[in-house]
Amino acid sequence: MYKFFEEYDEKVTEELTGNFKNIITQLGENPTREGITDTPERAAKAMQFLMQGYDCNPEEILRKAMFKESYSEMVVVKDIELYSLCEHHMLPFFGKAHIAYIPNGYIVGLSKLPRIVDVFSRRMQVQERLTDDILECINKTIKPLGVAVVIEAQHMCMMMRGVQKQNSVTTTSGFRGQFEKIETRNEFLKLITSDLK
Ligand SMILES: Nc1nc2c(ncn2[C@@H]2O[C@H](COP(=O)(O)OP(=O)(O)OP(=O)(O)O)[C@@H](O)[C@H]2O)c(=O)[nH]1
Ligand SMILES: [Zn+2]
Repeated sequence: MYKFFEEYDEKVTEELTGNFKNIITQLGENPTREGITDTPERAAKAMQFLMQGYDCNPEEILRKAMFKESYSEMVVVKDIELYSLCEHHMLPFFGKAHIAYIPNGYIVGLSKLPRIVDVFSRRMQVQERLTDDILECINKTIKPLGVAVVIEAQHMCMMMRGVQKQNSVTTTSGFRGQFEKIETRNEFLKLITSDLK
């Protein structure tokens, strides 16, 4: 599912390397300067890594690890770290995702939830769509009684440049099924804000 170092597409890497050489030159650096001669290729591979989410099928990831179970209480996986690229500036935004679902006959392998967070994060994104992508993927695939996703993130495009605000955190959320009821939603929000580690 994931690309590894040796699996980078040679042609894409070569073309991206050329593009990064041009970018470096246009920005006033000398791409042949000792110390950065390999940088265009490193950048080419880094960007392919950060954008590998287009080649993956997140629904398949969940489907492969669905297990029939009668457990029907809330399952919460919180503090899932994420790194994505904002589609406006291609600068990182990063933070945490919190996911909950209430099974409806099937549970899903726990690790698969962070895996789908990675798949959707490793694309050009806005935080709102990232939140919805994760929510809809879980809803469609395991058809739970309810699903909730909260993402808290900081955007480098608001920190390093532009408005230059270092401490603002953006929170987005989505709720389906039983999480549309205020008590269920509150139970989830209480669980993700608890200090239990
Ligand atoms: N809603 C939303 N906006 C985002 C996200 N990531 C970046 N942005 C915003 O996208 C907007 C793009 O606005 P523009 O005015 O076209 O771009 P800009 O001139 O670079 O804007 P500034 O960042 O304000 O300097 C900015 O307000 C960013 O803060 C995101 O995930 N969600
Ligand atoms: Zn941005």
